Parts: sequence; C-alpha cells; structure tokens
Amino acid sequence: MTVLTIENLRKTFDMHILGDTQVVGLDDVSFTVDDGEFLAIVGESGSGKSSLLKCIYRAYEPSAGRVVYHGAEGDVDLVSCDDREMIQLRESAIGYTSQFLDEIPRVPAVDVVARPLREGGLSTADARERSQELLSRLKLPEELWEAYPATFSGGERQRVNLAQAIAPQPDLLLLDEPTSALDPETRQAAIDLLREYLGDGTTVVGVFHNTDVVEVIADRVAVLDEARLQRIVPVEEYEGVVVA
Ligand SMILES: Nc1ncnc2c1ncn2[C@@H]1O[C@H](COP(=O)(O)OP(=O)(O)OP(=O)(O)O)[C@@H](O)[C@H]1O
Repeated sequence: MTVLTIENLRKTFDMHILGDTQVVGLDDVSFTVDDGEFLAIVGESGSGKSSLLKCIYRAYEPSAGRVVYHGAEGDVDLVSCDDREMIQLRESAIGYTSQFLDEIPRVPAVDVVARPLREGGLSTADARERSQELLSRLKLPEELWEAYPATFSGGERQRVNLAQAIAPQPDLLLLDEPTSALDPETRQAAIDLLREYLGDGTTVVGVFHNTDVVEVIADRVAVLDEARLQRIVPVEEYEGVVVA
C-alpha cells in the first residue's frame, strides 16, 4: 500500500536580497513511498534533500505539485489542506526531526523525550520509563537523563533528538540527518533501534550523508541532483558514494 505520493513537486526561493533572483530548491520531483518502507534520500550538498522533507512536512510551502498522504482517515494533500488538518496530522501521524535539537530551556533530557508520549496519552511515569529505555538504547549515559540538553555535546543532543522523534512511533517519520554527529558504535545502536523500535509500522523518509548507514537501513534510495530526482533504486542497486 502507498503511504505517500509526491507529484511534480517544486520549490523555489525568491532571493530579494540578491536582486530578485530565484533559487530552485526542488524541481519536478515525483515518487511514491510504500507502507513500512525505509526510503533514504541522498545527494550532494544543496541538491534539495532538506527542502524535500520540509515540503512534505509543510515547514516549506511548495511552489507547485502535490504531496498526498494516504492515511487511515483517507487521502490528504499536504500542500493544500488547511493548517488545522496539518497540525492534527503532525500530532497524530507525521513526525519530523532535523539534525538539531530544538531545546526547551530547563527541561531534562528524559522529559524532552517523554513529552510527545504524554501528549499522546501515556501517563507521566510510563512516558518517562519508555524514554529512559530509548535513551539507554542510544547509549546516553544515565547521569545525563535528568540533565538539561543545553549543556550536552552535539552527539548527546542528537541522541535526545532522535529518541524524541521515534518515541511516539508515528505512521510517517521524516528524519533529516539523524545520525550525523554520532560515533560509529552509537550510530550502530541508533540504526538497530530505528529498525527494531519502528519495525514495519512506521514508514520512514530519511536524509543521510553516510553511505554505510544507507546501505544497512534503507529499502530504497532516492538520489537528488541539482534539485531533481535523478533516480530511485532498491538499496541493493545503490552504489553511489555521498559526500556532504
Ligand atoms: N530557506 C531558504 N531560502 C533560500 N534558499 C534556500 C532555503 N532553503 C534551501 N535553499 C536553497 O535550496 C537549495 C537546496 O537546499 P537544501 O537545504 O534542500 O539542500 P540539501 O541537499 O539538504 O543540502 P545539505 O546536504 O547541505 O544540507 C540550495 O541551493 C539552498 O541554498
């Protein structure tokens, strides 16, 4: 079953500061994503990877095209649906995370991860227990669980960020470089957790620079080149080396 249909997606940026020139972030991108699939988005720096995720999540308003989410309640065009419907989908079905943690001042790491679980209806105790499990699996030292992420290293913050994103097990999860700051051992732990914890219940579209990660985690790979979808192939046929 198809979860996401992207049709002729285009995103341009009007750069008034550069004498009204136009930057093309995405150009005529079309593909579908199946239920439970892990699709990796790769491509050189500036090829449009983050713009694609942001357009799906409507953090960027696409300039043209359609992004249809085939959810439990029916099809929704994420480009044209009203804001309220989009917010509801973000709360219930579609997750997004960038590689940087949006810090909430003076909230301990364990509560940052527990928050979406509490909002989803879990008791505080259960939500905290689940978030401790996730942080433990991601090898965040236990003494940091009750500390504020503002003081954490880049890799420690990224673990909190990833745990927070996967905790509610959304139907569709958009991940932008979720493992970029992790050392190889922690990256492996993150990959194992993503696979196990999300299982087939979550469809993932994730931007990755690291070819090793792509090869072990993705089902298919979409290669962007200068704002266009160059090819989309099963991971076994993917041989590209991606450098940020
Ligand atoms: N908010 C914005 N305003 C203006 N231009 C933008 C904006 N966001 C992206 N762009 C431009 O769109 C193009 C694609 O950017 P995008 O960030 O999607 O690429 P990327 O493949 O994710 O790059 P990287 O791997 O470096 O993160 C680039 O030329 C970029 O400068």
